[in-house]
Amino acid sequence: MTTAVDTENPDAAEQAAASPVPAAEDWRGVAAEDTEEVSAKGGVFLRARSRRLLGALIRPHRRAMLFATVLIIVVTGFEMCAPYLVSVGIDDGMPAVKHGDWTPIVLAAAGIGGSALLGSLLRLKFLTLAGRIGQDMLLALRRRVFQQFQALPIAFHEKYTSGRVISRLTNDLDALNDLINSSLDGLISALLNIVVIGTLLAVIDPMLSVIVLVCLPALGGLLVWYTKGSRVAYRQQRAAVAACIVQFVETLNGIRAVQSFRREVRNRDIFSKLNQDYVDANAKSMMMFGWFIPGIVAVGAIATASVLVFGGFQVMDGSLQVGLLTAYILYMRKFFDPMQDLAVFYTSYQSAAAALEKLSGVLEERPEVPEPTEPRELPEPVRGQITFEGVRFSYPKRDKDEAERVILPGLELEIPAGQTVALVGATGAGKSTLARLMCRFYDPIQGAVRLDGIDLRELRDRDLRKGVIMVTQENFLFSGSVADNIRFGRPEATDEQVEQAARAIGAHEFIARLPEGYQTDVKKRGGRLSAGQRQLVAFARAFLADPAVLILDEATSSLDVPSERLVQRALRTILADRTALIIAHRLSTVEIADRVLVMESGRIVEDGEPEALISAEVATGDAPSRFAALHEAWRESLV
Ligand SMILES: Nc1ncnc2c1ncn2[C@@H]1O[C@H](COP(=O)(O)OP(=O)(O)OP(=O)(O)O)[C@@H](O)[C@H]1O
Repeated sequence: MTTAVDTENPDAAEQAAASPVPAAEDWRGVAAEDTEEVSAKGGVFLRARSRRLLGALIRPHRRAMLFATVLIIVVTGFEMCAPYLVSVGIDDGMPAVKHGDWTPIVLAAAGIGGSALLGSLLRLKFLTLAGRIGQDMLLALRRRVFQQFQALPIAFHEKYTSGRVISRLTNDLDALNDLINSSLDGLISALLNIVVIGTLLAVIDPMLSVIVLVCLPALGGLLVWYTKGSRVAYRQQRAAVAACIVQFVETLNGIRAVQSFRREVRNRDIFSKLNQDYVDANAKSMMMFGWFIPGIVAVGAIATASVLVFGGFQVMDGSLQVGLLTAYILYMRKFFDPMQDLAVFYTSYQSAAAALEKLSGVLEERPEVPEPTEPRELPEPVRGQITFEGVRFSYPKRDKDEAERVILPGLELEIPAGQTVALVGATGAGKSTLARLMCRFYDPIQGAVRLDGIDLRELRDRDLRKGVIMVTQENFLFSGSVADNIRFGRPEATDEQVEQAARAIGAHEFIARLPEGYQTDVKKRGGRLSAGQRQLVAFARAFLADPAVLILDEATSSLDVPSERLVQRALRTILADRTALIIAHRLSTVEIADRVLVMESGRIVEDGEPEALISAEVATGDAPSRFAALHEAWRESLV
């Protein structure tokens, strides 16, 4: 964890400077999200990263933004006319009326009305234009973030929880939306008002402006107090809301486990506590806002009262006209009011800056399994020969201090094209890890995994995904029809091809019995189907995709015995022309394998044909082979 540079403590600052500073490259990604505080140098990179993203979003709208800025300047100009015209009406118009001349007062009134009307029309134009630019930018950003999340590899999603993904796509995008929609025009008008009106006040009456000047330190003090305090309160708010979202999403993702183990009350208590933290953090920031706004109003009121008294004396001694004093007081209001807008903007800006930092982190996250810069073509047709060449592998560490745990110390394995291999071994032996490396969900830290002799790191992702497909025990189905779920990997497949695939693996009968056959909606996560039926659909999907290499990870574990037999039969057809790796605890699956590999602590300890291994005795004595022992245990469990 990096720590903030302590400017009040030179030793700490020196230590921080001496400690290894993360290279610019380290800040390209989501790592900083796990860092409670960020070093000065890290902060620079984060801001640069946010700026890059903002620049990329703004670029297509530069002209429109320039036009919008000109519009808001003109609008502010029109809105500033009114107090001056009031002074003209009072000082010039009223005396003229006494002499029967209505022209000056009518002109002043018309000017006030006309400038208000024009100002309003132009503001309407500005708001629609700014709204459109903002929404276009958000649309582009939302699209980029979604695409990036989809493209980031499994390794990223294993550590980046779905709660955080949802938070990026909702909370953070909303924060930017708020800034763009409500606060940006407030900021431009406020800054313009403060600068232009400050100058106007000094020009109208330099003496009275001394009073305004005296108030400025009080205003500045209030602003500093509020921005500092609200920054802390805001950070607490963000942390609290993130914890709420994570708890919410995890509870709902695991709703079955929650209800089965009667965790509702405990989870409700945890959620209530997190929710209370959020409410407290919110209350703190509301309290600060509650003091800040009346503070600004009070300073403004004191300044106005003082100007009224001193200005009154000037009016009486004839050095200031009543109309100008009125205009001065009206301008003063316009000078103090924007301070509140600035505070509102600052609050929105903090949310938006934090959001932008996180979103830019996601967008700059480099996949741990990057696309090759010079990809090699996979010769067609893909044969499906798999080679593990001295593969050493450990999972990426979740934090820097975690010790490295080697899962595969140095795997050598050759699976010839077309072979069906069963992988067995105790839980935690590394079977799924081997399968994940074959799909290139991860890269080895040493050695290489090859498909038809080509290192997977040199293959384009789409070529690899076409050649190697994994069916896991999750069998994820998406809401939509059975047919669409089967054609998931080959969207162009016809209805006939979908049905053929279903028939081949023996799923046609149950699908035909569904109320709307292949068009039946399987509902969320395939909830309308049984676990076994979901597996059959997943098999049909894999069969239709027709990969050269098929990996089945525990894929038949949730089938009952008759369904399993059905699938076993289908499997023989499916696996006939392709390379297959089957990870199975149920050794019935092994019967269809040409070869069995037994894994233990990341090593292959036995390798041979199933029958040969069952009947083999270890060379040194009369103990059965590990596979024979596993097979025996499995047979006994069946009895
Ligand atoms: N994403 C991960 N991050 C870190 N370690 C992991 C990860 N997945 C698995 N491991 C570790 O790697 C080792 C091998 O796990 P793997 O899932 O490959 O075993 P397996 O043989 O498939 O077990 P099972 O039969 O229970 O599925 C285990 O010790 C596990 O704790």
